[in-house]
Amino acid sequence: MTAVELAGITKRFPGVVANHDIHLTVRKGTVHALVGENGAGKSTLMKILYGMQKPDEGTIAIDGEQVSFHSPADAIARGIGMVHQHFMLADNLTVLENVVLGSEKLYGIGAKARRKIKEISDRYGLGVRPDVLVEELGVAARQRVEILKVLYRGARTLILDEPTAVLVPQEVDALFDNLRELKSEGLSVIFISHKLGEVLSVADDITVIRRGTTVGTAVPAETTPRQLAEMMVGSELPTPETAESTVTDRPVVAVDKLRLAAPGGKALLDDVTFTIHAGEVLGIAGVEGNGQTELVDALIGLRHADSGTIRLADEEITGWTTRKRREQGVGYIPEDRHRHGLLLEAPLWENRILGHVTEKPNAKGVWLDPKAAQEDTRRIVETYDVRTPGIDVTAASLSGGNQQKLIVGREMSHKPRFLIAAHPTRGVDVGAQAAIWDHIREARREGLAVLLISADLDELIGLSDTLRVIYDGRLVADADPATITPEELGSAMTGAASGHLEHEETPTDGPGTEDEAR
Ligand SMILES: Nc1ncnc2c1ncn2[C@@H]1O[C@H](COP(=O)(O)OP(=O)(O)OP(=O)(O)O)[C@@H](O)[C@H]1O
Repeated sequence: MTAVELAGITKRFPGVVANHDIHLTVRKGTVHALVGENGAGKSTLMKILYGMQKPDEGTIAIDGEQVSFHSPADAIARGIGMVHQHFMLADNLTVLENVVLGSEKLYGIGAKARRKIKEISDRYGLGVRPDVLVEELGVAARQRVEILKVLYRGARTLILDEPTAVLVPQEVDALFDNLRELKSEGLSVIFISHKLGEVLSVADDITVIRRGTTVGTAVPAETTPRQLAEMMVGSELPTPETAESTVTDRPVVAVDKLRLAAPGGKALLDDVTFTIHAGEVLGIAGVEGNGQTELVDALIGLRHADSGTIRLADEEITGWTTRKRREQGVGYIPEDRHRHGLLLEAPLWENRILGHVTEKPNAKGVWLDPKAAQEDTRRIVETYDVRTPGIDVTAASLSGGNQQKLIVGREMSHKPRFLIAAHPTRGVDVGAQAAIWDHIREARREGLAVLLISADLDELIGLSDTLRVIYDGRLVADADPATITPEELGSAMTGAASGHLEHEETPTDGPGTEDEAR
């Protein structure tokens, strides 16, 4: 019983063959994982299946019947649903309003719709409450609303694009339980992920795409993450080096009693105090929405603190502009690469200048130096393995992971003293992730101080020298990256939310007073 069959799919863009003769068969009642390096062609294939793009060649069959989609509406009508990586819910509306929006014709907007939502929620164990405001929901609950929204529209095959990137381990387990419910009702799920351990645990079938074409399938029970990664890249992977500590006693960043309040007066950051030394990575763990965004904004100068101070080496920078901070050696990998990291419609080399207009090699004296910027963009593309036909294509035409590599390359190129890294490897494949970690570790050896925020707990634990937990705008607990497991850290993060800390409270005078070199 085949739910979806893609055969001989080819899609070309200027200078790139994004999909070349792809074959994919999704059985009914299964989770089918799609894996491959950044730029391999996964999103393009899914956009074709969802009617957002037209293939140049090849056929799509749903339930054995050949179809031709001209828009997502066509795909939805045939039971294809897509849950995007960036959630698309309106914060200030209720769950019910969000679900019915655009589909009022199905079950109206009142009692019938509410009943339907309840029915779907119960059937698949989604725990969705129709009348709460979306803004009150955490990330995992929003995701369940998104899933419900596509089921409400009659989806029988759901496409999930990196659904676990924003979840803590316990939430991942809950999502996988939901997927099992969907399967047991005969629905199918196409699951795109770079987390190969998860892929092996949840998928019934796996299709590997390399450089635009399907290179094989893997049987989850008989495959290791490493073997899967090797199929993706087509060669053996290097073994990661074990990293020794490089923490010094030289403070690079010292934040003291930082406070930032919302317009209504509610504290978004309160009494935040920490020191990061040269050669140290300070990891901040927390469920999304607990002050991480505000902390990053305050450090890079996008928002100014109401009280408290920020020092960079021996200068106080609390009142400095973003530009001055960057010029003085603060690097910034933003959380939302589309909003803060890139000009999507501008060519790669202009994106290389973004945020560093006055700095070398982009500027010579007071003038821009496009030649040098272009030259350096080529170097970044090479060094960071950004897969692109050239530096004149727009940032929008890069795959998500390759956009991320470009940003990381740009920021590291300015040799920052202090790097603010929010989810530095989000959407990046395992090989490129290891490469980015190596770049950060190498800079750390040379004295870089890093503030790391990441939803990837393996990354947080693996890269950090020191770990703190943030909850409701405060740093509430310490964790030792040498001994803590992702599950324990996940509990500490969510435990903080329920008021039960598994880890000791930190002394109120902060960690800056002691030498944390290990
Ligand atoms: N609109 C577009 N215009 C030009 N090139 C594009 C466009 N969309 C995708 N591409 C190119 O097609 C190729 C496949 O990209 P795609 O986004 O499908 O990769 P992916 O496997 O989803 O990668 P990632 O894991 O990084 O998300 C890439 O080389 C990309 O640059």
